[in-house]
Amino acid sequence: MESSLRLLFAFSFSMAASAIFFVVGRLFLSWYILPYLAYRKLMSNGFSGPKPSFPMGNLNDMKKDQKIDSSISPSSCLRKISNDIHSTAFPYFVKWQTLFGKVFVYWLGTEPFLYIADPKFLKNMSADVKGKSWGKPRVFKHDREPMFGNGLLMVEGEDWVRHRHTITPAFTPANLKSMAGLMVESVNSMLDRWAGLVDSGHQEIDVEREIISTAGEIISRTSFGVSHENGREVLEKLRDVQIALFKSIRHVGVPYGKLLNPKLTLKSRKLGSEIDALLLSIITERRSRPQNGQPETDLLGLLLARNTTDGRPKGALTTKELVDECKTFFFGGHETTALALTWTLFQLALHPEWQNQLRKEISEVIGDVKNIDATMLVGLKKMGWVMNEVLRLYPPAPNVQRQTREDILVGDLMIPQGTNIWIDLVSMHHDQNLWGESVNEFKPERFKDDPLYGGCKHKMGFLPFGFGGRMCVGRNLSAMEYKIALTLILSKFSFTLSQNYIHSPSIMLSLRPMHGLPLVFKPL
Ligand code: HEM
Repeated sequence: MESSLRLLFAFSFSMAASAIFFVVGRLFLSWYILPYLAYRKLMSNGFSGPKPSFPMGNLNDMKKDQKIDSSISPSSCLRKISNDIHSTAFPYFVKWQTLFGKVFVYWLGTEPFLYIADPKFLKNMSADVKGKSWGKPRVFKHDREPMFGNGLLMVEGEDWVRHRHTITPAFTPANLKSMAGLMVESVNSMLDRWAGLVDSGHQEIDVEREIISTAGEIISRTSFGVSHENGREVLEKLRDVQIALFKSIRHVGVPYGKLLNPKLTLKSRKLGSEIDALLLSIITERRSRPQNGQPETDLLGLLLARNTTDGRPKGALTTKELVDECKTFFFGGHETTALALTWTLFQLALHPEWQNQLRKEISEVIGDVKNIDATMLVGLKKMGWVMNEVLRLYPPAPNVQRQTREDILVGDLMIPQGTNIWIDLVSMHHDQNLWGESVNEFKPERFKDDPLYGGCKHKMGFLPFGFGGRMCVGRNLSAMEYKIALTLILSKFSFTLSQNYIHSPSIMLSLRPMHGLPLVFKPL
C-alpha cells in the first residue's frame, strides 16, 4: 500500500515536473530562442542595430533618450518653435540612424523590428508584395484589440480583400458628396460656439479638443447615421482606451508586460467590451429600422446591406467583424483628419500670409461660403498644397507597421517571413537628402509644380496615407472634410498662436500637440 502510494506520488511529481519543464521550455523557446534566431537571421543577412537586452529589448534605451525638458514653459517655447520634430519625438531613432544607417534592427521587448527610413529600400521591399500578402505585427494586433479589433486596419489575407471590397463603395465620389451638407452643419455649429466665446471675451480657444470633438460628430453622423450624443459615448471610451494603451506602451513586446500594468490592462479590456456592446446596439437599432425601399449608402448601411440576419450572403461580414469595422472607423475616421486640421491651424497661426492667400483663393473659387458645394473643393489648389505640406511636417499617422508573411528578397538581402517592420514616415518626411535645405520650413509652394510628391527626390519619401494596396481608404473623405472645415474657419476668423502654447508634438498612436493648441481668435 505504502509502496503504491510512493509510486503514485513519484508519478504525480514527475508529471508535474515534466509539465513545468514543458511550459518553461515553451516560454523560453517563444520569448528567447525564436526571436533570437529571427534576429540572427537578419544579422547574418547584413542588417545591424543596437544591442538588445532580455526581456526589455531596446525599450530602456528609448525611454532614456526620450528626456522631457522640464524647464519648458509657454514663453520659452514660443521663442524656439521648430518643425524639426524627428529629433524631439524620436531621439533614439536619430541616434541609431547615425550609428547604423536608415535601415537597422531594434527590439521592442522580445520582438525584433526592421526599422526603415530609406524610400529606395522600401520601394524594393514592397514592389512585389500585394496588399493581401502583408501582415500586421502580432504584438500590436493583440495590444490594440480593444480599439481596432480585427477591422480593416488589422485584418489580413483573403479576409482583408473581403473587408476592403465591402467598405470601398462607401467612399465613392457620389457618396462623399452626399456627406458634405452634414459636414458643413457640424463645422458651423462649432464656429457658432467659437463666435459666442469670442463675443463673451474668451478669445483664446483650445482648438485641438474642439476639432477632435467636431470630427467625431461628423464621422458619427456621416458614416453611422447616429446622433452626436450616441456617437460621443463610443468616442469617449475609445479615447480612454487610447490613453490606457499609451500609458502601457513602455512594456510593449515584453512577455507578460501587461501583468506589469494590471489596472490599465483590465481597464482597456473593460472599455473594449463596453465599446463592443455600444456598437452592437447601434447595429441592432439600424437593422430594425424600416428601410422605405431606399438603399442606405453610408458606411454602416453598406456593411449591413451585405449582412442580413437571415442567412448571410457569401462574403458578408459576421457580427463580430461588423463591430470591429465600426470600431476601426469610429476611431480612424475622425482623429487623423482632426489632427491634420489642428496642425494646419498651428502653421497658419505662424504664417498669417498663408491665411490671407487661402482666404483670397476661397473667395475666388467658392465665393459665398453659404453656398459651399463638394464639387467646388477641387478648385482649392493652394489649400491642397497647404494640406500636403502639413501632412509632410506633422503626419498624423507617424509610422506604418507591417509583418512579412513570406520571405522577401531586397537585392541580396533576405527579410525572413515573420519579420516585424517599422516604417518611419516622420524621418522620411524630414530627410534633408530628399527635400533639400528647406526641409524643416513650412513651404506649401513646394507642391505647386509637383502636387503629389512636393518635389521629393523619391516617390516613396512622402507617404502620409501609407502605400500600395493598403493605402488609406478614407483619404478622399478626409480631404473633403479638411477643405470644408478650413474654408469655413478662414472665412469667419483670423487667428494667432496663444502665449500659452507649448510646442510638444508627441506620439499617442497618432502625432498630436501634447498640451493642446490654444489660439487667439478675431472675428472677420
Ligand atoms: C489626414 C487623415 C488621414 C491620415 C493621415 C491617414 C493615414 C493612414 C495611413 C498612413 C494608413 C496606412 C496604415 C497601414 O498601412 O498600416 C491608413 C490606413 C487606413 N485608414 Fe487612414 N488616414 C486618414 C484618414 C482616414 C479616414 C477619414 C478614415 C476613415 C473614414 C481612415 C481609415 C483608414 C483605414 C480603415 C485604413 C486601413 C486600410 C487598409 O489597411 O486597407 N483614414 N490611414
